[in-house]
Amino acid sequence: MYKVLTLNQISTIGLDRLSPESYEITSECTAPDAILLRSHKLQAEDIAASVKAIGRAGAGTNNIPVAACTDRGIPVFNSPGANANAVKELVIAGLALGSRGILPGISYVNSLGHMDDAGQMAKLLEKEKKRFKGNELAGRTLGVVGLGAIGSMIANAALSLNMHVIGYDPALSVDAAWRLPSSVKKMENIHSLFAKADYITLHLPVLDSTRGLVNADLLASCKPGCCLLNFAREEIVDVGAVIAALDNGQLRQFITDFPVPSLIGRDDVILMPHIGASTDEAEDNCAVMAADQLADFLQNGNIKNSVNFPNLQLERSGHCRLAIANHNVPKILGRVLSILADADINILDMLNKSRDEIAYNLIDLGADVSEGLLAELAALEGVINVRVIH
Ligand SMILES: NC(=O)c1ccc[n+]([C@@H]2O[C@H](COP(=O)([O-])OP(=O)(O)OC[C@H]3O[C@@H](n4cnc5c(N)ncnc54)[C@H](O)[C@@H]3O)[C@@H](O)[C@H]2O)c1
Ligand SMILES: O=C(O)[C@H](O)COP(=O)(O)O
Repeated sequence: MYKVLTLNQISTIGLDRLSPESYEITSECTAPDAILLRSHKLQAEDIAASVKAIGRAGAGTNNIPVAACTDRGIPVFNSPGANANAVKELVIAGLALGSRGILPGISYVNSLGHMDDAGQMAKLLEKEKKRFKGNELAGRTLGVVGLGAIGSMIANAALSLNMHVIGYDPALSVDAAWRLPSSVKKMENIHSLFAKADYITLHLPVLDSTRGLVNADLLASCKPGCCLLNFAREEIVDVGAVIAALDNGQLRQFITDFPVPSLIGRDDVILMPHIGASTDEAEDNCAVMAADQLADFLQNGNIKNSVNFPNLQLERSGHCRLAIANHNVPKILGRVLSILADADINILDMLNKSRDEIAYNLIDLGADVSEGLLAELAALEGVINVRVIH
C-alpha cells in the first residue's frame, strides 16, 4: 500500500486514478511515499525521509525545493500543457478587458441602482457610453514572451483574432517550435519585442534567469501606451518598475494574476486571484496527469514529465525491478552490475539515462534480491537511493 500526501485540494477525477487497493490518499501523514500538490509552498525540511516522488498538478514548480529533491534522489513531476487552454482563455479575456471599457462600463451600470425609470436609464446610458469606448484587438501587435504550451496557444488564438503576433523564447523546444505557425515573427531579443508590441503577455517560468526580468530598463523600451499581462509568476515582474511605468504613461495598463498590495485600487491595473488554471477541466487534466505519473513511478519506476530527472520508461520483464538514482559520475553502473553478477543474478533488461548531475537506472532481474544485497548497492559511493519493485 502506497501512501500519498495531498497538500492542496486535488481533483477527485485525478485521485480516482490511484486505486484504493494500492493507495491510501491522505492530507495528513508523517511517512508518505509521495506528495501530490498544486501551489502549496513546500519546504525541504517538510519532505519526510520516506518520500520517493513529488507530483505537481500544474505547470510551475517554483513552490517546490527542486534542487534539494534532486540531491535526495526524489523526482519532481509536473503536468506540462494540462492547464494551458484554461490560461489561454483567461488571457484572451484579459486582452478584451485591456482593450475595451468593459470593467468601468459594468461598474458604471451597477452604480445606477438608485434609478427606477428604464427609459431614463437607457437615455443616460446612451449619453454616457462614449466614456467607455475602446479599441479593437484586430490589427494590433501582441508580443508573447515564452512560446511553450501556453504561449503557443495564445499566439494561435491571437492570430485568429487578426492580431499580429511576435514572440521571444531563447530556449524554445523543438516540439514547441512545431506548434508555432510561421506567421508568428520570432524576435531576436526581448527588448525588440517590448519596442514593437501593443500588448505583451508573459508565459515563461520563474528561474534565476527570469526573476525580475521585466524591470525598469526593459519597460523603458516598450511602446508608449502598451498593455502588459502577467499570467506567469509574480517574481518575473518588478512591480515597483511597473507602477512607475504606469505613472509616466509608458504602460497604459497592467493585468495580472498575481496581485500585491501596492497594485490595489488603481484604475490602470486589473487584478485576478491566481485563477489562470482554475477551471474544472484544467484541474481534472492536471490531477489525472500528475496521479498517472506518480503511479507509474511508484509501481514501475518509470519517469515521465519530471523537471529534475531524465525521462525513462521500460516495459516490465523478469521477477523484480531495481530503480537506482545516483550521481552522474563514471563507474557507478559498472559497480552495480558487478555486485549483481557476483550474486549470480541475471539481468533481463535495463535502461540508464542521465540529466545534469543525476543518473537513473531501471534494471529488470531474473531473481529476487536480498536485503543484504540491497544494502550493499545502497552503500556504493555515488548511489543516492535504491528501490526494489515487485
Ligand atoms: N496563472 C496561472 O494560473 C498559470 C497556469 C499555468 C502556468 N503558469 C505559469 O506559466 C509558466 C509557463 O507555463 P507553460 O505551461 O507554457 O510552460 P512551458 O514550459 O510549456 O513554456 C515555458 C516557455 O518559456 C520559455 N522560456 C524560458 N526562459 C525564457 C526567457 N528568459 N524568455 C522567454 N522565454 C523563456 C521556455 O523555453 C518555454 O518554451 C509556468 O512556468 C507557470 O509559472 C501560470
Ligand atoms: O503553474 C501552474 O500550473 C499555475 O500557476 C496553477 O496553479 P494552481 O494549480 O495553484 O492553480
